Amino acid sequence: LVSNSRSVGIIGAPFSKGQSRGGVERGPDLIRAAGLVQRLQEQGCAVKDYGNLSLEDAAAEEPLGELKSVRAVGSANRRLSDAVQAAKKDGHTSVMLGGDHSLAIGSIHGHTTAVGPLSVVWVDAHADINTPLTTYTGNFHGQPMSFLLHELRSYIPPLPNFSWVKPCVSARDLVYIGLRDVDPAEHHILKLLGVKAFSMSEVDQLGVARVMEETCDYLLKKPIHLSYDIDAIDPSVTPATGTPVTGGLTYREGVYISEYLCQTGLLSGVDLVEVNPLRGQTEEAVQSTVNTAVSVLVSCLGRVREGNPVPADYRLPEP
Ligand SMILES: N[C@@H](CSCCS(N)(=O)=O)C(=O)O
Ligand SMILES: [Mn+2]
Ligand SMILES: [Mn+2]
Ligand SMILES: [Mn+2]
Repeated sequence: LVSNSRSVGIIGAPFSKGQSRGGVERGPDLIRAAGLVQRLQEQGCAVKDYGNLSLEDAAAEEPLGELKSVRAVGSANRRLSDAVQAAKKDGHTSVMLGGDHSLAIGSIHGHTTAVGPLSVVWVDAHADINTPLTTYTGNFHGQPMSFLLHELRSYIPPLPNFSWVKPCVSARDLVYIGLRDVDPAEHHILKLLGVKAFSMSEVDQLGVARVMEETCDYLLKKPIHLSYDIDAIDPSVTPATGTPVTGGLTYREGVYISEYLCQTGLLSGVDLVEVNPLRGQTEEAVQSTVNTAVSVLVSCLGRVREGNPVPADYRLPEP
């Protein structure tokens, strides 16, 4: 009987100051309450839940120019980086539950510190690659990738509580899937750096299976960090999120991406971010969003839709 040998470390990151809508800090506990740990254990994973980090104890702070909550974002991500590093050194596939997408700074930084250079697959309606000088909102959830890329190092000004951040991803090792709301400055950066991106046009043109084949043919054989923004999936399925954009991935496409990356055997860390219950109009809308987040995650860790073997002996007892 095949058993799932995956060991999973869950890190709750209840943090919302990378953007301006309260509620996204409730994501970790909502995803747990929907049964993530139990589902992973049922499919044979060994699960260590590290609990929720304490990330929002800082006092309110004045914007730094346009930039909002700079010190809070820097401090939260430093703690997250340490936590992800520890979970990886414990031998787990890290699963970071957000919280907003600014948390990818700490998650990817800590993952890289623990295991070395990574491939990054960024599933999102947005590129999240504004720099502190190109952002028009001042929200750090639209900027994380700019702090992580070696090639953008000279575009990032020194910021309070950010001196610990060392760029750790090469543009060549990054692939986007699901883009459909990219700012002009972000588009310029993607072209300048030659970043591989499958927008929703390519998903429509090629189909998700071909997108995943081309993604994995393109990526070199490094451990993969999957940073999954729930807003990549269509708002008809996952409306409870801060920046919904019509024309997203179907539920099936969203799950297929996880299944495909899981079967590469290279998936080493996952972020699931931007679930915000206060953005759902109804309880059903919130539950649809949260349940989809759970489905995406369990598919990253071995669940397949054809059915999963459970180590058990169904033979009749000896007469
Ligand atoms: N590009 C916009 C929106 S970014 C949306 C962030 S997320 N993490 O994808 O929801 C900005 O920079 O604020
Ligand atoms: Mn452990
Ligand atoms: Mn997004
Ligand atoms: Mn995002």
